[in-house]
Amino acid sequence: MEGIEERGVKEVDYLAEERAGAQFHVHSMKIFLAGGQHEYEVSTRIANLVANDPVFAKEDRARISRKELYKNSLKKAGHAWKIILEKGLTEEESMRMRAFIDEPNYTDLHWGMFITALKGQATEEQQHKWLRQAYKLAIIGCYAQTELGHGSNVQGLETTATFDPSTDEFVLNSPTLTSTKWWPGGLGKASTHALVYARLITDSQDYGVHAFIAQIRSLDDHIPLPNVTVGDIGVKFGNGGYNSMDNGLLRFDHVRIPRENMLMKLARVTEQGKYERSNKPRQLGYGAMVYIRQGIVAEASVYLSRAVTIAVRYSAVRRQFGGKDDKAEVQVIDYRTQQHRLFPLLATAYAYRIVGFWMKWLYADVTERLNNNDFSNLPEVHACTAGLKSITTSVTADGIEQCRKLCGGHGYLCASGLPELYAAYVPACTYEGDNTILLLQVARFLLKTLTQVASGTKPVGTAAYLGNVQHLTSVNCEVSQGKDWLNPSVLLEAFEARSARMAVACAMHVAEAPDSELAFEELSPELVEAARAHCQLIVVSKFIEQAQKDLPGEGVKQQLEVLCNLYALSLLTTHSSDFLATGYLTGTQVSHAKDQQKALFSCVRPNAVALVDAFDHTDHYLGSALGRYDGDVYTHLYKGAWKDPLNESVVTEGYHEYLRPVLTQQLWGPTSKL
Ligand SMILES: CCCCCCCCCC/C=C\CCCCC/C=C/C(=O)SCCNC(=O)CCNC(=O)[C@H](O)C(C)(C)COP(=O)(O)OP(=O)(O)OC[C@H]1O[C@@H](n2cnc3c(N)ncnc32)[C@H](O)[C@@H]1OP(=O)(O)O
Ligand SMILES: Cc1cc2nc3c(=O)[nH]c(=O)nc-3n(C[C@H](O)[C@H](O)[C@H](O)COP(=O)(O)OP(=O)(O)OC[C@H]3O[C@@H](n4cnc5c(N)ncnc54)[C@H](O)[C@@H]3O)c2cc1C
Repeated sequence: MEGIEERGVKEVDYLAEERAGAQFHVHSMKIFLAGGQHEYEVSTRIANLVANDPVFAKEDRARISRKELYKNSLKKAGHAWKIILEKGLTEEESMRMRAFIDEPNYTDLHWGMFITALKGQATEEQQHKWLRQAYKLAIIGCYAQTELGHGSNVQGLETTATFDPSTDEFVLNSPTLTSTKWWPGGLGKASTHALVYARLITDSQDYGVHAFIAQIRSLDDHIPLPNVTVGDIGVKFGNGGYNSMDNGLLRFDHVRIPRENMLMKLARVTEQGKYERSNKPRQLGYGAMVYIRQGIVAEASVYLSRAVTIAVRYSAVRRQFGGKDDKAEVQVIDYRTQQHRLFPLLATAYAYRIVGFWMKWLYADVTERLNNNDFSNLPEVHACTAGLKSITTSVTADGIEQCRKLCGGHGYLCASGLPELYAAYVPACTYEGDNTILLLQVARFLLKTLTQVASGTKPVGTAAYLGNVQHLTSVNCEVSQGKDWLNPSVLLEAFEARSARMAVACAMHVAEAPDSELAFEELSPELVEAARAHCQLIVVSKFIEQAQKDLPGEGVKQQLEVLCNLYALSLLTTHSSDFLATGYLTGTQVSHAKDQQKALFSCVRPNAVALVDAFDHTDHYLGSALGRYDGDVYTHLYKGAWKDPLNESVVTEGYHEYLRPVLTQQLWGPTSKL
């Protein structure tokens, strides 16, 4: 329904036939996926701005050295800041620009965590002092929490901040090798300041981990301050990827900072060294992590949809087998196995877009509540952000790798864009909380909620279904044919029943054990699965909610319904053992789900290319010869190969030293260099 001319490309469109077959209004879907007309316009404008600026080119990223990559990332960050100031970009526009530049750098941590933590944990006076500087980038901050010895166990951190009343200062110290700060992004080379999480000691008493601001580099010449040891931790996984970030190490040797550098909104130390807590929950000290986790959830769909766009377009262009009697060979997208691996990921990218919108709403809602001193839904928000961060990043990382395999051999080339995408994305399964640790947090929340339900408290929000636990643990599924699975309330009840039953089984086990902590540990694999089931239910329920709403644009609602059903049924068939083991479904009902899932593949097939077009990724952003909008894959793979530095000379460097002696059988002769 949409002409390629709109993209300014007239010469060739190998995917034109695919696009012509779409059964919905692609432009309306684009607006829906962008989050609205305004968001769509901002995204389009900023995507083009980035794509047309040579400083933001990214073709060579997988080929250049780490040093060059890092220096380039500094150049890009500086250039982006210049544009933000010169054009007076809004926060929304700046965030879009960050996304389209598509290269992690120190500003992510500065804006995402340093400033967020200051806003959440600094007093007004402290905010006045530090935020003014930080907003101008007159200081660059990082978030220095993780240490060489501890990351997940935040309460186990070893760096100390000991108060000295004689000088009204804290003394920051790294007492052991394992207390070395290790991993903070932006710390290695860029930051001038660090938000340091350290054990607060005053009057010989340890009050646990608190946040302190420490200047680590000179504002004149960027040289580390005395008694501060700081540097980069080294090359990370993959070419390009997260290597544009200077994840750093940091040690303090009795470094003194003013008492006022402790962030004092949640707790303070007086001049006399007295420790005083505010009446706010100490967990607010974890607020920056909650903020980034929700941001990561909102971003998951972007990454997954990029991989899926590449794999769908390429699968429509690529042909293998068949082709007898003058017929073209079969497009690989028409193979059922390809559809079975690819279309659920397409549906997942849509599901995560919808849950990402909801997550933003949830975060805005909790922020407003916290501002009004209402802390009641903090545990639920923590469980949602932690759990959804965990499942969306794991599925997205695995999904990118699956898309690479779906592109066969060419997917393994950096020219496909997929290896780099995977390398850049996969640390999301670890940073901001290891995904298993985060699911265990959700499991604790579920057990607590069930205990509260047993004592008559009504659960709210995403846990509300647990208030219906008696029904959900006794009801039988009524599906008797494939089509029954298309009923949203049937799907919803299946996911609620599965999640409630898994949580209840764990809760009973733990409650009956003499030592509940030991039982929790023994049962942790099952608890992780129960938590996953709960999080999948959240996504399914948000997708169903959205698919039931009326939306502008011919066929848009119908496509969302198809994708919603496909998403839910793909989860159900993949995790059928849960549904069967909890006794909610029979084997026959699972078979019906599989049949229905297959029927849905046929509904997706004619729309697949248009459904990925609707994500509206520019060719610059995709950075993929396989995922190009025009489908001109082979020309660009071929041209790209000739740009490789190895092809700069016809006869390779090293020929005379190392190849010729082999070929001329002179390996052991007097002139051999080997
Ligand atoms: C040009 C413009 C640019 C603009 C840029 C903007 C960028 C924005 C978007 C950026 C997006 C992506 C960028 C990604 C960058 C990522 C960089 C990575 C950073 C990091 O990794 S920072 C370090 C993260 N570390 C962790 O996540 C550690 C994980 N561990 C923990 O969170 C905890 O310690 C724990 C959850 C494992 C808890 O362990 P425990 O020992 O039990 O802890 P306690 O402290 O005792 O707490 C227990 C009770 O507290 C509750 N709890 C725990 N966490 C939270 C929370 N976050 N919120 C609320 N409540 C919480 C827990 O439930 C317990 O409650 P209970 O006592 O049971 O009631
Ligand atoms: C690219 C990247 C960027 C980062 N940026 C920052 C940053 O800016 N600032 C910062 O402070 N940190 C940062 N980090 C650190 C990150 O937050 C931690 O690595 C993360 O929280 C995981 O902690 P860990 O490394 O201690 O893992 P560990 O906890 O040591 O995990 C190792 C394994 O043990 C398992 N495990 C651990 N405890 C338990 C348990 N109780 N029960 C069951 N299994 C368990 C985990 O599941 C995992 O499989 C970054 C990390 C990466 C990779």
